[in-house]
Amino acid sequence: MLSKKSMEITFYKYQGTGNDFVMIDDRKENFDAGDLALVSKICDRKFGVGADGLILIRNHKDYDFEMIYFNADGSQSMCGNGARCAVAFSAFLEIISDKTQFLAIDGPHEAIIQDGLVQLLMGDVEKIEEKAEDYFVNTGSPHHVRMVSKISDYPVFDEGKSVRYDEMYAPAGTNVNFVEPISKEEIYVRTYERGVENETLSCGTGVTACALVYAKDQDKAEIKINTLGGKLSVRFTAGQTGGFQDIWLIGPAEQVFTGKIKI
Ligand SMILES: N[C@H](CCC[C@H](N)C(=O)O)C(=O)O
Repeated sequence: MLSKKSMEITFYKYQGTGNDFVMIDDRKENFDAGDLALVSKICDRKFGVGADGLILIRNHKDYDFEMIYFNADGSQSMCGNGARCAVAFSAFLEIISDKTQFLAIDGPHEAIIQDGLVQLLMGDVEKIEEKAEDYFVNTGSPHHVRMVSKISDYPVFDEGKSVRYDEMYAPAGTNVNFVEPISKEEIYVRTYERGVENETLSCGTGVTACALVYAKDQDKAEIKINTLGGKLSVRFTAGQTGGFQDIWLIGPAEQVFTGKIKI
């Protein structure tokens, strides 16, 4: 990493069903991954580029690449939509073609680019916990899941923030998802995202959690998910001991624009 003198670097803006990210090819490791104030400034929608998160792509000796994800507030977690965008960005950079094994904060992932969509293999899920009338499941990031009706009128920000800061999740907190069934194999999901501290247009690890909760009693399932930002699907196989494997998060990832930032 160069000394702390300011330099200009190129960034690429990607969105995956409206969850948006500043992507940086940081294989030369010029970006100070410890400078969380810089991450927050870049993600600020008034004083920076504006994004739900920032992703560094770096080399890794054992994988095609490593993705380092930051929420807009500089905190780190696994990001499903961000990972799908990282795969599309790595193909754009010609690091990969249409298949990859890469490393994220929650471990290795496989991904495939097919028919214009990115299919991301998520980590196995051990269990779904019941939380009073709701559920909790970790899909690489923590997710509280609540079934609701009339989701379009639901107070997602207020209810989401209240659960996100509830003492039962202190100190790390959780993401909070609200689900309305559309049919046996389709749901509508809205999400309050930890680290963005607002509703986002979609959340990949969140819709994965919601799909597992919604279809947990089926052996195999493919659940279609509508979000404010677009359509995703999740395929999975239920294990023998209440867990889930072969969990695939499938959806689009689009490069929106490119620019330069001073770091
Ligand atoms: N805000 C999440 C990480 C990003 C999740 C979301 N953007 C996704 O697509 O999975 C958290 O702090 O756990």
